[in-house]
Amino acid sequence: MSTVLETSLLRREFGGLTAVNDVTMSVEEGEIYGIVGPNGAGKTTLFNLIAGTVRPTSGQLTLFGERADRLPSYRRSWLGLGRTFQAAQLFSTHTVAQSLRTARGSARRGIRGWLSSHDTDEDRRALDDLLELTGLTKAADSLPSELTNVQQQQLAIGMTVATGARLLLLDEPSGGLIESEVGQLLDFIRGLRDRGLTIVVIDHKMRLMMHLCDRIMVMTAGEELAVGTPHEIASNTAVQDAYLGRKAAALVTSLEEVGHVK
Ligand SMILES: Nc1ncnc2c1ncn2[C@@H]1O[C@H](COP(=O)(O)OP(=O)(O)OP(=O)(O)O)[C@@H](O)[C@H]1O
Repeated sequence: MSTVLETSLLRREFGGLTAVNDVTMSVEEGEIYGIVGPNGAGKTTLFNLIAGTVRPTSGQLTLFGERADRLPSYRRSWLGLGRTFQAAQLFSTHTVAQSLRTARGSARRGIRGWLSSHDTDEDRRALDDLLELTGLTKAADSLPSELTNVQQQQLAIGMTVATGARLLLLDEPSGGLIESEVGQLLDFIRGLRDRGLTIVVIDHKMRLMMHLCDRIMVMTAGEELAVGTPHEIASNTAVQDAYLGRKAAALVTSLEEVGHVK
């Protein structure tokens, strides 16, 4: 197993505010790594630093063993980094299959990618694989507007994988999902990991995070408060104090649930 993402003393200041304060973390291949913390903790800024949309004030970032903190976003994509957002970004006039084909084609061959008449057998096999990975084989001819919210997230993530991403940054994937869809999302993300993808996920739904992640980093005020397995996080008094101080009953409930489950 190799390390696919490493940060060392990664820091970002905005004026007098330190949004990310010397964060050192590492994510192993095939891991589901969660980042949680209260509003303003610096989670999104950390994602932006990893994705390259925000420049670090200081510190280092390594992606797939390559120094990446000075690389533009598109070069990080070439290395295998992909990102999705809470509001799934989809082509409204493309079916599921066309969207996946376009995403794959854009990374491989430019605009010609969407022309099915040019598809080789390998292209067709790759599309079938992507449809299967996305869990949308039966919805291949549906437009995004005909999909459920969780299916739209699956498609957005599938399109990122289609571009060649092997490390996925998922930003609040459960946003906008109804409760019954959250379990489907959990199974879907686990399925991606089972296919060898590495996932770093931010989400406010603590129950989901505690059941989904192999390790979780808790951030407060730009800093790492704790990192560990859900069990370790559940029993960490600094985490409990920080969250209790903020009356985040949802986390405490989730921690207790995980304690009961295992
Ligand atoms: N472009 C910016 N300019 C100035 N301040 C910023 C900028 N981006 C983020 N911040 C500040 O940095 C801090 C961390 O914000 P960030 O969005 O990273 O937190 P977060 O943990 O993702 O919060 P949330 O859960 O609400 O999304 C906040 O105080 C925020 O106001």
